[in-house]
Amino acid sequence: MAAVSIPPPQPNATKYKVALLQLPVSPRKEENIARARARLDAAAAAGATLVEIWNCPYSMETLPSHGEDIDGGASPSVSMLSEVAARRRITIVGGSIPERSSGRLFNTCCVIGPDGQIKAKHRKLHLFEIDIPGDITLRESDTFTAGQEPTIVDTDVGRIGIGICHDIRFPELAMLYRSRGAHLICYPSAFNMSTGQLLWDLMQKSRAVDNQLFVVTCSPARDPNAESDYMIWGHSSLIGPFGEVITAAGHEEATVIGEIDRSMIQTIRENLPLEMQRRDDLYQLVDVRRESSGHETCAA
Ligand SMILES: NC(=O)CCC(=O)C(=O)O
Repeated sequence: MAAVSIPPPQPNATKYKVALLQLPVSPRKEENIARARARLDAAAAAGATLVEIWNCPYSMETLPSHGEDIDGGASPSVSMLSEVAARRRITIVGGSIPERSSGRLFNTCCVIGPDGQIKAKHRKLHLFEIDIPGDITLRESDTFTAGQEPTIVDTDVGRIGIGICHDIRFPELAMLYRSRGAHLICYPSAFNMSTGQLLWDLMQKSRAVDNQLFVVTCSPARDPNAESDYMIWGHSSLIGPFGEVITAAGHEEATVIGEIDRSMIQTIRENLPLEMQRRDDLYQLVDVRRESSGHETCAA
């Protein structure tokens, strides 16, 4: 049976500002946390009610030593995010950080509500494996364990789906979030120079256009002097439901702020009623977890 769309809750405001913090990251965690706190404060002061960040260097060599025990309350990164979210009364998509849990390491994004509480925790579902001889070879599964659940969360600004980086390549996940009523999918990401130039823009727009919703991506800033051979692509962006770029960063440090007008989704879906044109008699999306739980699954 195909997944039936779940109508989302309707928050009071149709429009809100989202800030993307494309931050430099160094191996010194305290420095990253202090910088992120300052930039989060500035974004909130500029009126953003949803802020997405990246706060950790992406390197298989150093990620394990940055691991934090989120469930055990030993996470300086999440403590800082909670403190700022509560003080500023904003929602923060705070990803991603290496999470230590039961002797394993996950690539995890926490969504923090304006009360400072963790509303959802997404563990990257699709681990990045790539081998292009002479260019890039990387096996995330040597370091990380994959998550097991899609993550959809009701926040003050509406229902949001979460993916991390390589998760963006899997259209089924985005379709599933749309069918569960998300108006926005957030992908904290660290794309690289090898795949970023050709595909980064294309994939964000594809996920937005296929599902007629907003897509936000947030990357670290590129460090041209980094010793790691994984060079960050950057270009954090906010894409609208018609594939339009609402705002986008370059590759350097930046805070970019754009407006999400949720009413645009309805307009686009009325203008171009893809949902009604879908050929359920020929193909269908199966939301495995939702069907086996027998009810709506939303992490709010
Ligand atoms: N760290 C990642 O998941 C990178 C994904 C990526 O670059 C891709 O091409 O996919």
